[in-house]
Amino acid sequence: MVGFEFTPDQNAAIESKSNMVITACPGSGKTSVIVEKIRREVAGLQAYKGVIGITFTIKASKELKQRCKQGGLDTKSSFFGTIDHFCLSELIFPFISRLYGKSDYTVECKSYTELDESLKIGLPPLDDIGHEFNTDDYITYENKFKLLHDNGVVLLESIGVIAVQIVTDSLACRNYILSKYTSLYIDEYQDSSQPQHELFLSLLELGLKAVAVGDVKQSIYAWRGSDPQYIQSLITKPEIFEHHIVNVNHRCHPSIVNYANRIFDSNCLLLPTSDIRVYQWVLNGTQHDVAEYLTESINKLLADKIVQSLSNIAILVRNNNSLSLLETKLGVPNRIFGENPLSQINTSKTKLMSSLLAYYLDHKVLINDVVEVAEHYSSFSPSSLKDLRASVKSISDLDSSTIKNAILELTNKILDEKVIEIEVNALERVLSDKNILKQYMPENKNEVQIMTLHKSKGLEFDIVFHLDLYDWIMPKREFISGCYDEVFASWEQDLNLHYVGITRAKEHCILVNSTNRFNHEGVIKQGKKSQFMMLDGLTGLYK
Ligand SMILES: Nc1ncnc2c1ncn2[C@@H]1O[C@H](COP(=O)(O)OP(=O)(O)OP(=O)(O)O)[C@@H](O)[C@H]1O
Repeated sequence: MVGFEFTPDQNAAIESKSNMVITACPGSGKTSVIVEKIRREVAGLQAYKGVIGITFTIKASKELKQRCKQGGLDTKSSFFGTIDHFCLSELIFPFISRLYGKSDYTVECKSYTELDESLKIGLPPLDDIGHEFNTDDYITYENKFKLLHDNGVVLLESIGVIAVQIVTDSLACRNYILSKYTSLYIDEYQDSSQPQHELFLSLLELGLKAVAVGDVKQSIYAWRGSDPQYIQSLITKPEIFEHHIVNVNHRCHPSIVNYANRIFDSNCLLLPTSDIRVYQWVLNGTQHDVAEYLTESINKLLADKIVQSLSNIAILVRNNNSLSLLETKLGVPNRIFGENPLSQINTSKTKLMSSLLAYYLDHKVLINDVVEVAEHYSSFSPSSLKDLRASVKSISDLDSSTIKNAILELTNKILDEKVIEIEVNALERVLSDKNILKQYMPENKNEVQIMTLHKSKGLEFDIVFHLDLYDWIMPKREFISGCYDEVFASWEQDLNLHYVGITRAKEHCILVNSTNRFNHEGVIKQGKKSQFMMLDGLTGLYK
């Protein structure tokens, strides 16, 4: 079925029926392993049973679901989705009333930024980084969560802690989960937050088989409450979790694997290869000159047939500022996956608007994808679901001049709440910017893909240009007045991000620095080489 032979390590992880933690390097086929495990498991289940498959993004969950269903396999009552989606649709919406009683309103999920100011009173400033809830906070905020529920709101930032509480307190919930699911699979466990980790342990205690998959070296979201210590803590409990290591990288050329491994360990063993496909470029000039140089190089790569299409090339950058520097000077067709005004506002309404727009512009996006987003924020009866599908379908043939109003009306109707001015403005800005609109359209083979390193996680390209390898930028350095020592803000997380970037490349990886750089205020500074380009153990591993 898979078209290749599983390695002995992969087979061991697939065949064992124990609880386990699988640590897997990039491109090691961890998705293939999870898929095979799930397929074998669901084949033996009755129709009303299934497994829980949790992924980090909606895109990853679609891929997991599709791969599990390949060849017409019935995945029965399995759930595939993000952790928030699981908590809301399987735990919170059905069982929150067991904790807080019935609400007079239809309960919806809203982020802190969406709350009326009066409802924010008594909550920490959750829009600031560093104020994530953990399960110990539940007691302190229980009355507040109940008050919000009385007003028809489940706070997005509290989903994890409330979900854990529901599993602890509600026998009905526990019975439901046990009767429906046999196992829990969580991918990208290194990016788990504390409540997600606690939920994993609670469901294990309840009697589900638990499988966690991740890679400590790909932990890149510590700044928003994720922590690799949780996957580490599973590894240190061999009596509960078998530890399987899947570490053959099937994606990257051996010279790329060697370079990537050496950034963490200057003495690690190298794969045999004399063909070096990692390059360190120090170019003259600023990021604008880099963009012009890349234009020439990319045209040459195409002309020399080193790459078949532009979409197999990625340019990865550290931050959004670099995206705009490239945008002005890059002379090849491209698609920039930058911030977009709708995701910046990040409310239930803007998320629904985004998914409606994606449905309108990309024929691969299904009505069900929009419905899944709507179900994140509201629960629907079977008859209202039918209406919802029909309403979504109705926008597919609309003329572009009427799409804005159609999306606004539909969003109001589905979430039963008026779209406010900043949300309307965000939609208008997206619709009027052809570069942002491209983010919603199907892949175009004739466009180089440009994105931040964070957004590249889980993707792969034949050729990767990894930019922004400057001192001060990557790794980020703290400016401390009067101090001349190098003080790094988050060396480990930045190194992990560098690793994620390098390991996106299948064939060639080009690491780029330039002699000057614009800083965030547009002032030209000297562009010293990143400390990451000068790590011990790299000599001879790049050209
Ligand atoms: N044993 C194997 N032999 C050859 N190719 C394999 C093997 N296992 C997986 N692959 C291939 O390696 C590639 C990566 O597999 P997969 O997408 O499952 O990896 P992953 O570990 O989930 O990647 P990521 O780095 O995105 O997390 C796929 O093209 C897959 O077909």
